[in-house]
Amino acid sequence: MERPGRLLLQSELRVRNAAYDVSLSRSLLIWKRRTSSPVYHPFRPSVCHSVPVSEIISVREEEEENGSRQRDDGSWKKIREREGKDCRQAFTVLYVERCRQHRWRCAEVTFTCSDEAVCQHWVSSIREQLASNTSRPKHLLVYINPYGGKRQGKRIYEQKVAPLFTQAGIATSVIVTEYANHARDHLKMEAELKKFDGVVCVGGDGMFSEIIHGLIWRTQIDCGVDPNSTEEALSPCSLRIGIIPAGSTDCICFASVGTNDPVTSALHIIVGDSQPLDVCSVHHNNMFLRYSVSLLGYGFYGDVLSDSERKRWMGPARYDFSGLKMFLTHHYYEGTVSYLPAKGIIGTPRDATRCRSGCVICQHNGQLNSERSEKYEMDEASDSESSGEWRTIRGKFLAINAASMSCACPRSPKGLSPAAHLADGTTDLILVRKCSRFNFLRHLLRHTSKDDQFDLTFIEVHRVRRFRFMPRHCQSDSDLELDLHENSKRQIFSQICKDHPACGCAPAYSSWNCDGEILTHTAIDVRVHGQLIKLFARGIEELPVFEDLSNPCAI
Ligand SMILES: CCCCCCCCCCCCC/C=C/[C@@H](O)[C@H](COP(=O)(O)O)NC(=O)CCCCC
Ligand SMILES: Nc1ncnc2c1ncn2[C@@H]1O[C@H](COP(=O)(O)OP(=O)(O)O)[C@@H](O)[C@H]1O
Ligand SMILES: [Ca+2]
Repeated sequence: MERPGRLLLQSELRVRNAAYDVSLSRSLLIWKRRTSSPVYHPFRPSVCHSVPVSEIISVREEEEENGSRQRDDGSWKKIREREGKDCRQAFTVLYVERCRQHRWRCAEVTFTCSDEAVCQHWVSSIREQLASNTSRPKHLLVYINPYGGKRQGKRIYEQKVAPLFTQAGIATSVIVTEYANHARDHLKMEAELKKFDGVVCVGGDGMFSEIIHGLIWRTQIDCGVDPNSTEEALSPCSLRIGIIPAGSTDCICFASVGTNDPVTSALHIIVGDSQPLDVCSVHHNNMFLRYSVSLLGYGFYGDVLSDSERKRWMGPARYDFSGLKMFLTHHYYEGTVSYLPAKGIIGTPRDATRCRSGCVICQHNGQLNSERSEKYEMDEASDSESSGEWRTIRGKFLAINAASMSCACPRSPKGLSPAAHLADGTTDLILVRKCSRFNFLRHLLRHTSKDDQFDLTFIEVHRVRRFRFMPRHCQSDSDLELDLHENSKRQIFSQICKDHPACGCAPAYSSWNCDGEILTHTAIDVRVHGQLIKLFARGIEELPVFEDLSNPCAI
């Protein structure tokens, strides 16, 4: 909690017929009940409230007309009778209130006073403070996917989000998409981005993916960077992106805010939060395929996605159905994974610490990465195989997952890689080697419990800056010869594989699940671009444990 700082305004005002000392500084609005007895009363409601000015949504004058007061939004409210006959002027402050499980709500408090000039002074002072905050957006470009999740995107935006934007004085230009990639192409080619302070998408991870593809591409073109290059450093996007969750998994929203609640996301946009985010570029044979910010998954998650796309009519439940089906199918895939470990950074995928609001690991590693990328531009060979830092793993895998953030979502509140960071310039490469169904189930179930999903012999996890995957059937002849030699050795000593008999029914390839979109190529080269984009979010807030002494109400 912040200290109040120099006071801008202090008055005695009334809240629901009780007298309060109200003060405003640049950082805090505080209202403290005047009490005749200094004796502590355990059953009396809280007597001191404080709200950071940065979390005030707006201030509204209540105008008097025929004994009642009319709000400046046109709705009527009887204040005079309720608040005492001598109180004639009133204003209402709307502010962020924290609820359970990282949810935010819009709360309000109405102050009344007998002097009109005092009331006016309060309203204009609060408005001045809000206007001086340059991080708040004034004009937003909004894309709604009416087709994602339970097809509620339009209703969610109109009923829950638009009224809050109006209250906060944010102007919007709204586009309801008419086809897949409508938002991406509009951002790439048409949108007048200079007019806006941010872009908002209403939908799931697929819709967010459309937005970043449009925005990153447009930024590179504007900055003269080749967006298809595997080696060039990409230019960061200046416009922030807001996510109003209305999809099936909503992992990107959940992992960066702590909940998938549209009102909470709208409030983070209004207060002008900013959270940098890593982005992976995915290439095949030097050809750009896609960007990814959450999960790049081959094997299990690729198969779940391919199977579920044919069952869109089921809505979000399609993932549960296909998840169960693919678990029972139990396919494994052969191939080679090579990766460049993230060196010199703080943190490992097995840490107990979590990426939270104001994360110091993201700050430290982000700084390190930007120094490195400057050096990299001077010495282009530093990331290359010739540096000898690459490591290679060949094998049979049930899943190969790269989690650039925790990938927490309502199905798995701690996520695929609980210690992954939003903005540390790395991705956690999780290799699930071929194992029994029972063991794979143990691993999956640990995504939903407190147990460590990596503490199993068939799992490896590495924090990396870059990785490549080559399915076995694309490998060179010399690699295949090596495999054949290894296989013949193994068959002598190991039991015959019961999962996939020699009939050849097992597929040789899976596909990649790239933030919920299917990739058409299996051999890929992935590179992390640290903090390439920014969200209207602040990372998951640490839950308060106890009131500390810096609480201004305790002073
Ligand atoms: C037997 C108990 C099994 C429990 C396993 C739970 C593990 C769930 C981890 C989910 C990670 C999700 C990572 C996010 C992926 C999304 O980007 C993607 C698309 O989202 P959207 O556009 O909103 O539809 N969602 C998926 O790929 C769904 C994976 C579900 C797997 C069961
Ligand atoms: N108007 C539209 N009609 C059909 N598909 C769309 C439309 N707008 C966006 N899409 C596509 O819908 C897909 C799913 O969107 P998303 O919002 O992620 O929902 P979900 O979470 O249910 O998958 C994305 O691939 C996106 O490109
Ligand atoms: Ca990361």
